[in-house]
Amino acid sequence: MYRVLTESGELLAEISGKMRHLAQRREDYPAVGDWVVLSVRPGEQRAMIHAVLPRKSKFSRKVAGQVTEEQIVATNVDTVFLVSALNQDFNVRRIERYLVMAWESGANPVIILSKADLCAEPERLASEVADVAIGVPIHIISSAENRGLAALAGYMTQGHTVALLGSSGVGKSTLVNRIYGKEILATGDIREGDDKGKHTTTHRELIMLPDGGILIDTPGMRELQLWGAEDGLSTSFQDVEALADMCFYQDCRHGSEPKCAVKAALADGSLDQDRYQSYVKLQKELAYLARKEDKGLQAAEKAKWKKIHQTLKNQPHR
Ligand SMILES: Nc1nc2c(ncn2[C@@H]2O[C@H](COP(=O)(O)OP(=O)(O)OP(=O)(O)O)[C@@H](O)[C@H]2O)c(=O)[nH]1
Ligand SMILES: [Zn+2]
Repeated sequence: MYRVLTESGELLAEISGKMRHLAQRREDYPAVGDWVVLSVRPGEQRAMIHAVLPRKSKFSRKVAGQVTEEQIVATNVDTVFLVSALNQDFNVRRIERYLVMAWESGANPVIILSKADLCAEPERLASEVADVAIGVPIHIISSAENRGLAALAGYMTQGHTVALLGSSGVGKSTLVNRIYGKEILATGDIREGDDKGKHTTTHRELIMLPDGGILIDTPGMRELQLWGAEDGLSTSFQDVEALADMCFYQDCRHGSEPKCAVKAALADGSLDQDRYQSYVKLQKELAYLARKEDKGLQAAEKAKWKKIHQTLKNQPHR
């Protein structure tokens, strides 16, 4: 069942049989943020979903575990708030990973550094982030001390959708409550004292703000695995790719080739070693995923043709 927001209020909806039959992949099903075509059964508060309208943006990741499959986290997002806490979990490499997926999604990334009250030098960490987040706005906030929140209002205007993404416990739900001005989401401290099942029933991911903006709170992730994000990688690491373009050999692997611009930049310190390693690692991860997905597609294609051959074989000869 899907919870849908309609002009006549909130309804529970299910997928039509035809849509289910035609759906092939996870992305054919509705996700948080989608606009859907539905028919309402009057008086019942129930509806049937017939189609998902084309998405203008889509934030995905690979599903957790061994399966090579896409998981859609949110759709039709204008701005993604990539939330990281300024505590001992702070990690620039993780922010880089989130940025790759944010650029790939089609939404504009904004970096939110939360829990500034727990950090002695938030500006220094913010400048570390600025080095890897070229052209991305960065905001230092503290929900506890009401710091930096006013500056976020500009993103949540009428007709705009903001999605919050980040690891579990960075303060996403707390921030939503501050922005909304009321405790509409359960946060970490409440959940701990609560009985487990309770927060799931009251959990809401899409929130209509009084001023007409939309906020999407996503469940905290343990890890963000990449999913088909070659373009996102290029945008995020435009500094590295611009250097690679200047190598003498077009297919330079930045190993033992002469006149390698990447190696030169690493040597003179203009390209940070860790940032380059991070780029190589994410690139490898994407290549591995692409190979695996390709095998999956090949297997599906083989199975399909086997079925067709079998059907033909079983037909009586003329
Ligand atoms: N010190 C401090 N703690 C905060 C701040 N914002 C949130 N917290 C605390 O951090 C904990 C986690 O906050 P949540 O808002 O539940 O975090 P979340 O990102 O929504 O977590 P998930 O729902 O698991 O993804 C709670 O105990 C909050 O009270 C802040 O600005 N400063
Ligand atoms: Zn090179």
